Amino acid sequence: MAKIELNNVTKSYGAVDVIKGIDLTIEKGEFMVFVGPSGCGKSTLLRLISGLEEITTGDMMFDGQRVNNVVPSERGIAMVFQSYALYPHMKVYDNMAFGMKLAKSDKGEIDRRVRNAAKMLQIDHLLDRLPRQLSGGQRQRVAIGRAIVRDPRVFLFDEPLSNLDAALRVQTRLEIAKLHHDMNDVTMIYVTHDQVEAMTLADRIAVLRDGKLMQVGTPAELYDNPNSIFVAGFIGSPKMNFITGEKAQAEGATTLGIRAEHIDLDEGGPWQGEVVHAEDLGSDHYLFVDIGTDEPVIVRRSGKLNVPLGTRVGLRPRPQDLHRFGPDEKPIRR
Ligand SMILES: Nc1ncnc2c1ncn2[C@@H]1O[C@H](COP(=O)(O)OP(=O)(O)OP(=O)(O)O)[C@@H](O)[C@H]1O
Repeated sequence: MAKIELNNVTKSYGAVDVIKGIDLTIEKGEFMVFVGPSGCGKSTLLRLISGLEEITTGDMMFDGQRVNNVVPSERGIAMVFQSYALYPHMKVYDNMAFGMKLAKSDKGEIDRRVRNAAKMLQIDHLLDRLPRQLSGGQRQRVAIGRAIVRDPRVFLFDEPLSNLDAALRVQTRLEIAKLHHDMNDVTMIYVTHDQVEAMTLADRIAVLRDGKLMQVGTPAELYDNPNSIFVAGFIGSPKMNFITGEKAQAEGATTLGIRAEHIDLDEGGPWQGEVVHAEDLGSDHYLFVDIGTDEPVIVRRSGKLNVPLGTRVGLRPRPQDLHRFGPDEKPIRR
């Protein structure tokens, strides 16, 4: 476990500034998730924490010690990547033991840790197989197991589930959550562009945009109280509806935001429009209603909704769930 502090950290590649001054504290035992659009610097930030990349200016502290110039192998971190990077000619056991063997650890201790990790991840029956004899999900579990064996202070995950199919992603996500719980709450930092992973795994989420930190908070804080139009639109699926123009203008606001589940169908509602598209997700139903704004408003209902395309409907946004944003894209607090 380690507390990690970034003090005004920047990273430039030549003239290109990729990380533009980040202040962030990740508490001991915390599960922190970095999210943001492609190219915003999530992976770079993770690599700076790992030591695989050197920071350009600022300070990186692990448990109060400055680690700017400490090499990755001495930071007590373990990384798990999207590509599993297993040694193809080594059996699962040896893949998992490799780091400790290199460090010339005691054989009995290696064996104990490998078997322990394998048991934790339910891959103990696969220890004699080669990577090519495993499924994608099993390979990723071996990669995670290899990280556990090293007994790191900090786990770093870079989109570890993106090569897995939907069902395996869900299962492996649960395993990672369980792992965080079982490992006496070791500090974990996790990069993803997947909403659901971020919302379900994180103690706190850090939203990045163009090398800057936009907001840090619990999933519920970001969902309920986004501090900008950007965060409001980035967290949550389907995306928050944004309405500009005449309909939005009240109390100094220029944009109204309302989530799809916070709009009721109501004949007498203030927004009138036509259903132009519908999506049936089984458990949920989305109606896309053209109310004369730039994009159709999405309304979400659980269960089935039989509203044919072309139907005229009235919509009533729930007043307590409306987000009002000013011209600076920041919320107007009431
Ligand atoms: N070695 C490098 N030299 C120059 N630019 C780089 C280098 N590595 C990354 N970048 C740039 O830094 C920016 C951030 O890259 P990074 O991989 O951290 O983004 P990301 O948020 O992880 O994106 P994605 O979700 O697409 O993986 C990008 O614009 C990228 O082109």
